[in-house]
Amino acid sequence: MTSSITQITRGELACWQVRHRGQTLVIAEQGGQVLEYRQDNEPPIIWLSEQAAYQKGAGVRGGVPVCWPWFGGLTFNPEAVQQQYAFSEPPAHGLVRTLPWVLIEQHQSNDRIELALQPDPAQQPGEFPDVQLTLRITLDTTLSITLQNHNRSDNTVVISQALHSYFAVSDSRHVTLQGLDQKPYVDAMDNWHSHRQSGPLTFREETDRLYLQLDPILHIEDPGWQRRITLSTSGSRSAVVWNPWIEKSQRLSQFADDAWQCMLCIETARVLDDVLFLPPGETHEMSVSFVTNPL
Ligand SMILES: O=P(O)(O)OC[C@H]1O[C@@H](O)[C@H](O)[C@@H](O)[C@@H]1O
Repeated sequence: MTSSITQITRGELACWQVRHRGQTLVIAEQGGQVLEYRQDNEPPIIWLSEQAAYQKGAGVRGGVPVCWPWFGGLTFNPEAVQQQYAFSEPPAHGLVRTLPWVLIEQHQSNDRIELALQPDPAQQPGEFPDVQLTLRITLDTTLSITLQNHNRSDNTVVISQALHSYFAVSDSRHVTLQGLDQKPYVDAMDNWHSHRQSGPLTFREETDRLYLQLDPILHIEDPGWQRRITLSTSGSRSAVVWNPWIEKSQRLSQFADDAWQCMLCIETARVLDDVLFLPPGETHEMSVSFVTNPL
């Protein structure tokens, strides 16, 4: 049997563990959060904190949290996103990462495993937009994740979102991120000022940037592990790139002081002027897949 889907628990969290053709994927019911993704005989592709806490009601540090219907702090979003909500203290990264999600579809064949999950309709808070959100996860020769929005309301809904992917790297000080050259970005570390990237991105300090006008392909080149991870996206022209570096690491929950060396986030997104304006009745899909090759 090359494929299996089993139910496991991590701490307080129910999860699905999927095995398929030498790949292992773990998805938590909470948040529909991919926690782990690895291919046999390779270092993990997705990073999961060694201090991860698997608690109901708290996000897990690592994996691929789903940020929706807004990314980051609500007040840093375009006015069109903000004005839809009346929270006094809106949660960071939206409303779904600590909700229970339910499995609505499951297909298994020799070639692939496909799962589809939705936030449990019985648990959605009052401020939840009238949008059907579906996370589609496909494991064939690699992992693809699709976030699908279907607007069931009579109004255009404006959404910012991200598949907040934490990648495992040998050493963040030595990896380069290719595909950003000449792309504009907004730098959260520089008071949200706009800049333009020159050449590949290397990590030398705390990095928290929102890149815009992106092409569909980005590469993480990792000389320590002699590995290139290629991210192929569709339905997104923006990405958030984040590494907390030394000081912020000490303040982060579920994060070892030196964990900034082993990870970086590249978050396939719809942020800033790339936010999604979804008219009534329409459906939109944002996807990312991860392929590794030797360097
Ligand atoms: O600690 P959280 O809420 O999971 O957020 C982690 C990080 O998520 C990133 O997407 C943001 O750009 C960072 O500013 C933030 O610190």
